[in-house]
Amino acid sequence: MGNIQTEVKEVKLFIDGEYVESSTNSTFEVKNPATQEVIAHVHEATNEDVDRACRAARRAFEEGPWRKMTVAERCGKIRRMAEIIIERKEELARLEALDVGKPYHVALEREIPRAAHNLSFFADFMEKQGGEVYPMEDEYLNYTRYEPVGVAALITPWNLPLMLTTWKLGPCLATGNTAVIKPAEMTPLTVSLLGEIAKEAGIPDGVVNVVQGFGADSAGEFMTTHPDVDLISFTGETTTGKGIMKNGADSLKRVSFELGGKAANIIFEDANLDKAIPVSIQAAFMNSGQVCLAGSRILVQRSIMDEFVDRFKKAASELKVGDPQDVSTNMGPVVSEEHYNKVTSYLDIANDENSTLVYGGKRPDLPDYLQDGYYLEPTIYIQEDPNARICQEEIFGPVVTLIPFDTEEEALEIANNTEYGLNGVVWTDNLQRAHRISHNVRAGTIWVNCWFVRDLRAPFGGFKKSGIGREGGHHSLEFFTEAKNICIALK
Ligand SMILES: NC(=O)C1=CN([C@@H]2O[C@H](COP(=O)(O)OP(=O)(O)OC[C@H]3O[C@@H](n4cnc5c(N)ncnc54)[C@H](O)[C@@H]3O)[C@@H](O)[C@H]2O)C=CC1
Ligand SMILES: O=C(O)/C=C/C=C(\O)C(=O)O
Repeated sequence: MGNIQTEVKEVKLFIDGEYVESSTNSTFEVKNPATQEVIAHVHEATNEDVDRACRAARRAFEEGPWRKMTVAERCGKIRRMAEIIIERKEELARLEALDVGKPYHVALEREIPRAAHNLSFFADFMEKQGGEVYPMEDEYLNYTRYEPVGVAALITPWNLPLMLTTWKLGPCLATGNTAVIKPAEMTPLTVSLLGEIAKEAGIPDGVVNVVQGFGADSAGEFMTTHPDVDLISFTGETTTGKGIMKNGADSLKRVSFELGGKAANIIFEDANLDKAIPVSIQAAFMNSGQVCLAGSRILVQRSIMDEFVDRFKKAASELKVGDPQDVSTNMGPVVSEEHYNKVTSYLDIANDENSTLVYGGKRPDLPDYLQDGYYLEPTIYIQEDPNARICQEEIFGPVVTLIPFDTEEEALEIANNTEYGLNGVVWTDNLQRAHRISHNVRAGTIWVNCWFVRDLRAPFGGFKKSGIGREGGHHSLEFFTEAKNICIALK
């Protein structure tokens, strides 16, 4: 049975500083995607539980010390949360690998440190904020305060559970709001621990609450319709975002959405392929392709297509697919049976659309104990028609499509031929072209000769159906605050 952890956990709700059972004691199962073994029984929050969590968060906001304490004191506690995450990084990485199926070493080296950094970054950033002053000659003086909004619903997906939750929690807390968090139902383990981490860091009860459950007619929907929730920060599918917006509309909740993507990764003939190929492999297959920023459409200039295909295929064949807990594994399974069925349905679609299979397309050979896991080989197609479904729809799995192009204009047209606009990538040694492409691809982030390099001060979010609003740096602070202007007569 390999080295996969098999202890079954009981995951409770964290409400008002305590771990509690669901009011009906009903639970749902979470499975290890590498083996299908049950790894957790999770308490599903009822409407009553969500109500308790939201009311606790409201009380902590209105009556508790959190928003009134000095910024230095508040941010000190948030930094302490970050330290605890680092102190517990092996445990958290192991749980993330168990829950999501991602390689342990990727969680350990990349995602858990980033989860901690999300908190410490916003604590530091908040402490450095100055104010705004608008003098009106000697007669009046305006100054502007940024005050917390209230109770935030933070709803996150399963692909990067702790990392994407702290990306919201950091600015939410630093600005003095309180939070009700709901991780994805498939991956509750690490986010559940944020309750005890917050408590140990000295965050007052009620400031951080974690409820568990599903979306529609479950915890997610109960949160987004709850009268005590003032704002919703959501990362997930575009269709879910639409539903949440409708549900939040009656009580005019403020929303920030990070939604799906279908990024173009454009490889020009003057690109340095020694760099472009390994990074494009990462962009296609990191986290089994379950990354909203994935470079899932690789646009390759026709003059270098043959060379690119040969080298890209060879690099994909060298990825070790296997046990997420094994340090030599590059790629694990996809997250669930339902998702596996969705991802593999695109193999038939690709076939029906006359795509050329270059590599993969089947289950890899694996040891017996992984036979039930939701594994798919890294899969590469060539498709000439940019309107084909595999070029248009977010597969969110280890399936990448190579699309040839001849000219820069054509590359741009294909890159923008999508309803999404989260990010784009361009590989070229021509500086002018790099700028031209960057200016003309309609997406929130463009990486030139690199991918997924993040500076948390920079705006992050999507054009078109990839989102609403921006997070990162002052963009996050603005989302989580109300600006108040105070005008004082000086005479
Ligand atoms: N733009 C970005 O930054 C990111 C986007 N994503 C997108 O997320 C998707 C994969 O994540 P999933 O977990 O499948 O997304 P999802 O939209 O199904 O679920 C995300 C979260 O929303 C909750 N939810 C679902 N229905 C809800 C409802 N009606 N009301 C309130 N909450 C609800 C889920 O329980 C989960 O916690 C992909 O499409 C991916 O592109 C994922 C990560 C980052
Ligand atoms: O770096 C960030 O802040 C967010 C990254 C998000 C993804 O990669 C994702 O959700 O897939």
